Amino acid sequence: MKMGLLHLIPNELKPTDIFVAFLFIIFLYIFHFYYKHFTRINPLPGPLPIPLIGSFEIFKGDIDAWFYRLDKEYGRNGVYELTIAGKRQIVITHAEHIESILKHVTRTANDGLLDLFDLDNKGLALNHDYNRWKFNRRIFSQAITALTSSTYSPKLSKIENILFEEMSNYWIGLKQKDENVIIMDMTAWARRFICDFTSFLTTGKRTNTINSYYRKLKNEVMTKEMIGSEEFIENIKVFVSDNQFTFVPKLIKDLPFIKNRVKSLLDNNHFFYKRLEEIVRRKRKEIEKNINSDYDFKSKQLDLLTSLILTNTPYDPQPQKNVDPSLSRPMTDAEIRGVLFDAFVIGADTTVNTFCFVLYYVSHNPNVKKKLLEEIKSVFNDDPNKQVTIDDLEKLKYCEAVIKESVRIRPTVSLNTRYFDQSEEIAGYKWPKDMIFIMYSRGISNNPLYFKDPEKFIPERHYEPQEIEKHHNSFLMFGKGPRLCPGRKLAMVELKTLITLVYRKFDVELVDMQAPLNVETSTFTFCKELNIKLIPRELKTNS
Ligand code: HEM
Repeated sequence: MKMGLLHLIPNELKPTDIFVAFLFIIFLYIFHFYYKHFTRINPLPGPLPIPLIGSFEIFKGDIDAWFYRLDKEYGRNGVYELTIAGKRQIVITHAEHIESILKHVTRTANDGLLDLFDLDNKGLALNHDYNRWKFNRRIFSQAITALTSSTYSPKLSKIENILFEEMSNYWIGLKQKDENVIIMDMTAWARRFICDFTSFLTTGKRTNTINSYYRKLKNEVMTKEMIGSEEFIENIKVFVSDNQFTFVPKLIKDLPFIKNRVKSLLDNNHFFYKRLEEIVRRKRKEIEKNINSDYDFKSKQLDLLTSLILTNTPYDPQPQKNVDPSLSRPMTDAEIRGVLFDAFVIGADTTVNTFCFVLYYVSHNPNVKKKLLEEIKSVFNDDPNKQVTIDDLEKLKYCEAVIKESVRIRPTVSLNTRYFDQSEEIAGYKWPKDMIFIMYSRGISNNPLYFKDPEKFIPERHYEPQEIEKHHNSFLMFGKGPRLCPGRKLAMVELKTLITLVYRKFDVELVDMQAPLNVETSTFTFCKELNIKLIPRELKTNS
């Protein structure tokens, strides 16, 4: 049969003929692509797409800067369109259109490389498999809620106090003898602090990354374990900055300028997964030992990982009644690794970046700084060494408003997506199924339609619900609907504690007041560097 077909190919076929045929196929493809584009359903304004790729901007540094430009150019009517990684996506820039989008459960289309990265059915944030997401979500939410419960949270704030004490001593150790000021990149320190803290919360053990970083800066000898801690931080950083490559269409993943980036991200993730799996295995062994020694799990305050491992086992400290049988089995190691990945990558990095944005905006707004310091002074009776407790945090209303205002101006999650597996009417158009909607949070929360003088940093506006409620979806710091951030309460505890501890002990100034925020967005926005001057308060009052 094959021979039968081969005789159809002319014998004297020349390389130029093959080249012409190749060009013809490309021409047909481009013609078909643009024919489909110009005859598409509900055409909206937006940049003209490039076949296969959509737009090169997605592979460049700061995707959010591009969205911000597009918002001004095309977003005036609340909706425009884009082609990203070969797929048409509808961008929503007005709060009025997002209520019915947020109720959808699926976040991505899963036609990129999520399966190659083993993220399509693991964890929560990128999990495309509804049943597996639901299973993980229930167990993760239950475990994380226990951490912020009234019984566990005192332990949580105690740990943050201890870690901060250690970190601030390292900072003092970096101070030159005859100087009052410590100059440092706060992003690097905050990333390690939150990583150590997250590690303690999740595993009961620290990663010792703040200690390793101090030694690195001091050029001291580093043990194998310390080098490992630094690699752990690097793994998180690489995924945060390059994760847009998980959405590249399979068809173009081997193109020269994409192949290497995909490969290095894959290597990075596989290395990181192995480390997380090792953490799970070690914890299982520890638990098995405790089971054999009749340890009473029910009476103990458990770390997140122990809760995840014990859920739906005979040792489950909070057994749930009447649970759908498909949700009542224990988690496998690979599933636990998936949610740990979310805690370390999504949870930790959003918190770090929000913290850095707070320092930046507070430094640029002296009146805000004054009010924040007054609140901290009054809650802690001017005692810089008093332990920060959960009760204290409840009283820090202005601090909470400062955090919210920083996120309003600079959301860490500025692009929030939903994939529709059924047809729906959005923004006045009837859409077929299999569409992706991107809610551009930064555009919405910086739009004068919803916030008076949106470019101004005014924490007080979060005291006045009518300001926010010009539209109730104009500021969604933690999202909304079934995919709402499960770590929101924990994030607020972490942030308020860290802000208080830093400002109580140090005056914070930016090294360069003229420099803009040094950020980049992959699918969420991260601070690349924040150079600050720390002046120990005791030295300030003595001088
Ligand atoms: C200031 C810090 C944080 C911000 C601004 C933030 C914001 C968000 C936002 C906007 C979403 C998307 C919600 C939606 O689609 O409706 C999200 C999802 C998520 N967040 Fe957070 N988050 C923060 C901290 C945390 C922490 C501390 C954790 C856990 C340790 C966490 C874990 C997650 C997870 C697992 C998801 C995915 C949920 C799902 O898809 O079901 N986040 N976060």
